[in-house]
Amino acid sequence: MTHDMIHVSLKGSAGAFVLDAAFSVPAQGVTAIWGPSGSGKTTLLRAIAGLTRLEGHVKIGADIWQDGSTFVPVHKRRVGYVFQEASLLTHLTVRANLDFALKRNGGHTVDFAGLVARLKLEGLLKRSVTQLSGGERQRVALARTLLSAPEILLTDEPLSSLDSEAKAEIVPMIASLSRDTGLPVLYVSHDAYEVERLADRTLRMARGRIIDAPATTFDTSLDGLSEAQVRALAEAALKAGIKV
Ligand SMILES: Nc1ncnc2c1ncn2[C@@H]1O[C@H](COP(=O)(O)OP(=O)(O)OP(=O)(O)O)[C@@H](O)[C@H]1O
Repeated sequence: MTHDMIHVSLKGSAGAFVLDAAFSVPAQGVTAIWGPSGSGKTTLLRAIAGLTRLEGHVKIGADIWQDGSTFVPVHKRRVGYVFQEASLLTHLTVRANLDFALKRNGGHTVDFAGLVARLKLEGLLKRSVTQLSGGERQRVALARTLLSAPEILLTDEPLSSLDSEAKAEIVPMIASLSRDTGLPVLYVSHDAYEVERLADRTLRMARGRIIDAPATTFDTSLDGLSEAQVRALAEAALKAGIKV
């Protein structure tokens, strides 16, 4: 399975914004998608999940989610999605939130106890989700998503509303989760701290494009930017490094 790849090439517009993003990365480890506000990170992630329909292709290992003739609807993609704010079922306990996800995972076998231990949720199972801190809520959201047995985890700034203590606790959990279980993670962030600690490789986005994917040339990906902007981006990309 180590040769499996994620191939994405998506094009389209949302209002005046044009996304034209292509990349290929190994279907393992954490791939950070890093770029300034408004560069199109959320638009790209939503299109990969099938929440938004753009032209192009999305292949996750052997599975084709989208190509010229296929568009697998979002509910049929085995995708886990974690947003900035966890949308938990607030009238239920942590345990009930997790059970809810487990019962609807299509019969896939998942290690419930292992996941609860990994995300340090043992002491929280009986709590109402209204009594959780922001960090605890995100840990429950991660567990709930993982109980759906996804093939890939997409996270959109999942830690951005948390304080540095909560971040420092969750970052290693996500890194080890991906490493130990083989689950590939696409991790959208604009936070250098998180990207540096988490990412096995980094894709930088600017103006709707991936600017340092291995197969992308600077000539075609940076039109519309000034020379100074191109230089600044190239320098930042070098500093970010690609630890494949
Ligand atoms: N449905 C839409 N209609 C019009 N414009 C949109 C729509 N969705 C997104 N945009 C615009 O597309 C651009 C990219 O937005 P997107 O949320 O993908 O960026 P981002 O990199 O995730 O930013 P942030 O880090 O601030 O979340 C923005 O300029 C946004 O205003």
